Amino acid sequence: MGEAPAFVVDNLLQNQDGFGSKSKGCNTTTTIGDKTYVIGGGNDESTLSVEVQIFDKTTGNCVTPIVLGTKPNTCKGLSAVSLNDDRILIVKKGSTPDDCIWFLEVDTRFVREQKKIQGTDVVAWSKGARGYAEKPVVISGPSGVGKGTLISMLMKEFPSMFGFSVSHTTRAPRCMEKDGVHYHFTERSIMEKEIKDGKFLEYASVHGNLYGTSIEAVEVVTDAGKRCILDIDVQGARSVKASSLEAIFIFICPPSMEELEKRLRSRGTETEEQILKRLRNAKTKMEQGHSSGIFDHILYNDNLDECYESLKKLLGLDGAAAATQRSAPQGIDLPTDHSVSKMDNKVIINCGTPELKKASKNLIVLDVSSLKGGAPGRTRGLDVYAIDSFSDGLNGINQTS
Ligand SMILES: Nc1ncnc2c1ncn2[C@@H]1O[C@H](COP(=O)(O)OP(=O)(O)OP(=O)(O)O)[C@@H](O)[C@H]1O
Ligand SMILES: Nc1nc2c(ncn2[C@@H]2O[C@H](COP(=O)(O)O)[C@@H](O)[C@H]2O)c(=O)[nH]1
Repeated sequence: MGEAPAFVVDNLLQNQDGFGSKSKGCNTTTTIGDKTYVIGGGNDESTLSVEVQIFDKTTGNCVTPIVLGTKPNTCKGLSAVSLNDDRILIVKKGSTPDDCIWFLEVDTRFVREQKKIQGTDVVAWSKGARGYAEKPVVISGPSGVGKGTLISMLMKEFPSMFGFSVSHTTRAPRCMEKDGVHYHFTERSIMEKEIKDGKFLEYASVHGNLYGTSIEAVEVVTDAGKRCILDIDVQGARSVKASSLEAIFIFICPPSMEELEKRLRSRGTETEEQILKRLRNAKTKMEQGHSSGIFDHILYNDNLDECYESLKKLLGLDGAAAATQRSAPQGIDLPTDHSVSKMDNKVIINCGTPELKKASKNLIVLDVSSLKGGAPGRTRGLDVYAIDSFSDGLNGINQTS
């Protein structure tokens, strides 16, 4: 904590543009209620590291908050505009199309919960993404029931449609397993630190090892325009159900405990001790699967092909739609020189040097009326289109930075 830097006070006094944001030098300041968020900070003359400080008008102090989520990389400058008084939309200058729109959440539900947990000021970053993602598919069931087998079949038949969420685990790799493909194999101390840093959507201790789904594991699949599949245990499914991620939850049952044991033994990947532990855990998992209220669908994996057909059917893959090819949503191509303003639920990015302003389609509109998700994952649902300021009569828009 400390006194407010002179430029913050200066900006507070000058801040009368109606949008609550100002740029000065390498920083942008955005005022929401009694707090002014100072975002940015000079690295050198050409790049900017994206740091956050909060000036509290009521105390006259500046605090450095706990910053959650993945922080934006350095950039050549940024513009900011406050949305709904709970988050700040940041447009990075000189960034790649998939990396130019970010959100700093300052008072969303997630941030308010984190403030209670941490007992101090918290803000959280979230990268903006165009369009919506199809609901991820969470698949759970006892060890050896055939979850991995069914997921492999789905990924093989629909490679452009599905992507696997690569979990982290502290268990040792099996002989055919590759790091980064089947799991991110990791040390317990490293994983515990990353869990503490808020990098995981869920985690659980399963059969004596730590397993977890990082936020990034789900987001990279979705960013690629694919539907994410998670193979996680029932505790993990419960955590995902309680999170902001809207998913479909499927529980896979074996035809009998005897058959489950046969499959586990014939897979030959566990020691006798591990097999017995997994079988003991299977009984509890079966009860939870049926009674927890987490799962939308229960499938019996007796005959593999029949179970696979049922899985495809409930994912809507039994008709013509199954043949549809997916492509990743495109980023937004912005010139380095631009300014940002806001009108209702639309953020207007003016891409205009005076010459460019004369050309058509010199404004990019970000429609932020239907945002979904948010920190600690992506903020999705951005609708982006270009318009011509002259023909659309938007010449009088106020500029904020
Ligand atoms: N319907 C089925 N009939 C017979 N064998 C099956 C069937 N489904 C899967 N199997 C076999 O059962 C074994 C366990 O399957 P799989 O590894 O997919 O289980 P899993 O649920 O992913 O287990 P874990 O949770 O331990 O990773 C494999 O050898 C697989 O080939
Ligand atoms: N809660 C989570 N459970 C997970 C995750 N990844 C896998 N799993 C579950 O662990 C068991 C054992 O897996 P195995 O590869 O050692 O056989 C199985 O039930 C998986 O579903 C995770 O990220 N989170």
